[in-house]
Amino acid sequence: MNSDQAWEFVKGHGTQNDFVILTDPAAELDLPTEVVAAICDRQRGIGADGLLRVARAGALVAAGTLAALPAGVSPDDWFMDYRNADGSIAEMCGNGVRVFAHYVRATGLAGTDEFTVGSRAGARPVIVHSFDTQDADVSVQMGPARLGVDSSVTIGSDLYRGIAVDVGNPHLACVVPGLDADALAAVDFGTGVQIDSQVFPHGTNVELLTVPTEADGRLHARMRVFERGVGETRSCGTGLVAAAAAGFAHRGESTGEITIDVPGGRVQIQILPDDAWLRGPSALVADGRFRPGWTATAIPAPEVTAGAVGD
Ligand SMILES: N[C@@H](CCC[C@H](N)C(=O)O)C(=O)O
Repeated sequence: MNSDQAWEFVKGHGTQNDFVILTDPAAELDLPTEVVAAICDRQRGIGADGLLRVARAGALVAAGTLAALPAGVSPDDWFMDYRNADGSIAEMCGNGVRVFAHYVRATGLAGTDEFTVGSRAGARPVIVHSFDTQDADVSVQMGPARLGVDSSVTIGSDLYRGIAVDVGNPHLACVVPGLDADALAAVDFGTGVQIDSQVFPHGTNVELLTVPTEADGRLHARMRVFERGVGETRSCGTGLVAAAAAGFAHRGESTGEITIDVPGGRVQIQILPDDAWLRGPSALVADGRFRPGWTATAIPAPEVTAGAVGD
């Protein structure tokens, strides 16, 4: 498919982590970094935290997008070719898989409620508990959340201590004693996050989690996240799994179930000895079509120069 054709898209979100979805079974779309960034730009494009290309895994290998099929992924599996809002590639996106599974099930591309979604981090089995053309409830088998070394992040003038967690993609999950809902809401991500590049040579996503507490016989916590390649988002599925694993470690536990509230909603996480599950809602909100040729002209954002008036 070339840039003269009108690409169709669907917009969706999982707990307000939002995505532009492009259906491209044979992996024919040309998606250079700057086009993805323009699509995801909230002023120049549609606006999204990320882009989900829906392609057959085998077609992505044939097109050279993937060097080989990731572990457990079959050529006929639907593959979530995920890109961050800045156009960069990430290994995995937990909320993206929930929305992706909803989309392929609701459109009939998947004919059953249980199937495998391919990702660069490997196969991610899903269960679509319920769905219609607009809403769904989806569980994703996320694989293990591997705890790594202790590290820290500076946000504004505050230092937060946390632990590296690998959920297929990198995370620094910080469980913050004394942080209540109001203090968490007041954290200012405006100047970004300063991480330790020795620990995270490829960057990382950063989560701040309140200490899990028991309510109605269930563990509960609140979280905010600053995503690599995006900025602050209202939810992050891999980040929720990473934070849950760190939350249990903070309690001296390695498994359990927890409900976590993020600015975009509520999800359930189950941490198992060598696996994890993420369950939550998905919403498909709009269908659209890019103007023919737009992707060819959508390149780069104009630079804003200070002091240009009267020059
Ligand atoms: N929002 C996603 C994570 C997307 C990838 C992340 N920004 C990265 O670069 O690793 C999720 O729901 O997991």
